[in-house]
Amino acid sequence: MDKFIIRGGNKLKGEISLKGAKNAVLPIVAATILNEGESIIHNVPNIADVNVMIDILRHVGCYVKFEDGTLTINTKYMHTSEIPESFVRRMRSSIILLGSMVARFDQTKISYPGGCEIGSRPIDLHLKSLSQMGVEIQEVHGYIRCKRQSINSSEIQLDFPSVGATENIMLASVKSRGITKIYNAAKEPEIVDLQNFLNSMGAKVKGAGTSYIEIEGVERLNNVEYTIIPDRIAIGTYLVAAAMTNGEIIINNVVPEHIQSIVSKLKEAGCEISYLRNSIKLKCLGRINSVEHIKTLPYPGFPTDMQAQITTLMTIANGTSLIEENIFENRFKYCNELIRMGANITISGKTAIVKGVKSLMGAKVNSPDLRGGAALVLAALNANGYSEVYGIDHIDRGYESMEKVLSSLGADIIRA
Ligand SMILES: CC(=O)N[C@H]1[C@@H](OP(=O)(O)OP(=O)(O)OC[C@H]2O[C@@H](n3ccc(=O)[nH]c3=O)[C@H](O)[C@@H]2O)O[C@H](CO)[C@@H](O)[C@@H]1O
Ligand SMILES: C=C(OP(=O)(O)O)C(=O)O
Repeated sequence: MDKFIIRGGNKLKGEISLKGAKNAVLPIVAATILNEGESIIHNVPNIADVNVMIDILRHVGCYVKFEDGTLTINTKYMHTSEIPESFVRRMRSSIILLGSMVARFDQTKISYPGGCEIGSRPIDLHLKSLSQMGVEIQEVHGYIRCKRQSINSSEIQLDFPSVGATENIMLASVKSRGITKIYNAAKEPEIVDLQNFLNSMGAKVKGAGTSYIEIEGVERLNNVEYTIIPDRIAIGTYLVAAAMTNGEIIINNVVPEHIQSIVSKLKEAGCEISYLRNSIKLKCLGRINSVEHIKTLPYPGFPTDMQAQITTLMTIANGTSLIEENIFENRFKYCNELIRMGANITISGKTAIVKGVKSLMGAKVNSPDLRGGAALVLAALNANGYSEVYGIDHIDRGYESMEKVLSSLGADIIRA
């Protein structure tokens, strides 16, 4: 297994451009199943999760080419709607195929995803919603079998604005006969991107970005060419990387609105931030200030996917910060590794109490999950001496060549 070897202390400096959002591209690739034709998708990151999605599509008979950030997919000759367990084990979010498989074949069989490193992650809201849309669901031997009995209008009230459930309902309903209404829908930018992609294919979806989404079914969808939105979490991660080293960086191609909650906390921490057209510049001189209280919430609140990175920044702040995780129950595992690097963190229920120290120390640490792993790399950039970050397959799920991006900014990091 690969690891990163990092010598901390270099100030990050320079300009980077990143690829599109993992959490936008995954449901959009699932949506390509719907048009029974060709989709060309630009700005796609070359990350492990995208490659699992490609393997799944090839397994079910699709043509897929992935070159220079562009995915070309033809789903005309798909021959099965079954997704074996091995794929779902490699990527939990393959559950996002449920909706589009049902829309295309009126049935599907997908392995039950189960929990993962960050929590139990049930899919009850996905299944309840599909069942309200006339899909009969059986859970047998670790698999979920779905069979659509009717494709008429339906109204769904989500008990929680689940991102994945909102996407699965949108995907399942674009070709229904009638109107599907989603109340208390997730409002994340990736939901808006899915709506825009579906509408570019000829679907009739409106309301994404608000808590009410309406989908009017259409009979046919057309070929499509589309560009994925920037990855607000990858952008936030590299902004924190610069802040960890008192650096100065510019990141191109950002949507300021999408990163508002992240930027506001970085400003509270004392970072100077400015925008020039669609680029963001962060400069961080002197010691970081602590931020009294950060709590993760559904969008537009502070994203859970940035919790580990901002907590890591707070480990070197002047003062004490409280970070409250409200979305996933097991997202502080990386804190034990940070403590090995000299951080002063106490976990109390769903809150991390972080007392800032002057600097961290290099150590051998293990990535417990995707963002926790990224956080350990951020810590190592600040730390005195060498760190070895293991388990970087987690990091590769969501960051394209993290070591190359950081090296281009002056970090001392190698993959070994
Ligand atoms: C591929 C992708 O887009 N992943 C993102 C997506 O995950 P995902 O779509 O899995 O996240 P959800 O919004 O569904 O989950 C939020 C909360 O709802 C709970 N829940 C969800 C569904 C359900 O049927 N029952 C239930 O109880 C979850 O356990 C969790 O506590 O949104 C999360 C929240 O912004 C992000 O952290 C993930 O990066
Ligand atoms: C939790 C995440 O992703 P996933 O839902 O794919 O596990 C993430 O991107 O931080």
